[in-house]
Amino acid sequence: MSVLRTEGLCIQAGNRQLVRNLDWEVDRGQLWCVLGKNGVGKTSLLHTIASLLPPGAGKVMIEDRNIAAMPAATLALKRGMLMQDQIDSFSHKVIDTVLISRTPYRMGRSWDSESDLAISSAALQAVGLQHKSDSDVLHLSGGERQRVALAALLAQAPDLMLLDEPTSHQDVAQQLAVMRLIKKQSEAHAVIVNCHDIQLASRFATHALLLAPDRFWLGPVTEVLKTETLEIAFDCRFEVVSDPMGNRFTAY
Ligand SMILES: Nc1ncnc2c1ncn2[C@@H]1O[C@H](COP(=O)(O)OP(=O)(O)OP(=O)(O)O)[C@@H](O)[C@H]1O
Repeated sequence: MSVLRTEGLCIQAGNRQLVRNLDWEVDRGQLWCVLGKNGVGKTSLLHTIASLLPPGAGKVMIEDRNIAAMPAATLALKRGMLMQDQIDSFSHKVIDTVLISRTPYRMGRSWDSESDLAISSAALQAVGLQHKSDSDVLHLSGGERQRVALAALLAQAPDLMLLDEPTSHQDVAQQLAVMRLIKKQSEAHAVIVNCHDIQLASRFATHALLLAPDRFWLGPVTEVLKTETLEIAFDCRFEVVSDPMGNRFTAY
């Protein structure tokens, strides 16, 4: 039984069909990168899988259960999402921001347990921000704030992790650190990452879903990320150089 299965999934934005008839399975041990040009529907796809948007047609199943019929409390244990942007309206501590993601485990308890605190502290340490634990979340840099959101997802530890451009605010060293951390997570969780960086996808992903306006390609990353498919999807030319750390693609 796959962690995620979509059957005939269609996604609409107004009158526009973004994704048509997507049959897709994602399992533990797999790290999928979703790629495609701006506006093709990557975020809409993740939001639909997270049950934040209804599908135009078809089904999203997590462990063989349709998410449309899943209670919110169950869904919160099954899937979690790092959003493209984090918006904070009020001051609060970094550690409290991470602790909120332990809510699905509280089962009626209104306080944080020692275990919640230990798991949240470990998650902050994993993203290199334990020293910011007591800082005000409003005082973080964009890259730090994004990694706090990643820590919250680690602490939530859902079976299916959805990450919308998790490296978009990270410097080059942190991009690698974040992707290594995500790769590690994919050993025990099913992971889907929206990604604009073809090199990072080629290096870290096991599988790719490449979206184009009227079609898509999905499968093992080396079969999907090829000059022929990328040229159709992005509407520009590509050259590829084979590299043990993942094929390197240059757009021109
Ligand atoms: N609430 C909405 N109502 C109508 N159209 C929407 C809505 N949200 C998104 N869209 C449209 O759906 C399309 C897909 O948007 P989406 O954010 O999924 O693209 P994306 O592939 O994630 O883009 P990017 O790479 O720029 O983040 C876009 O054309 C967008 O304008």
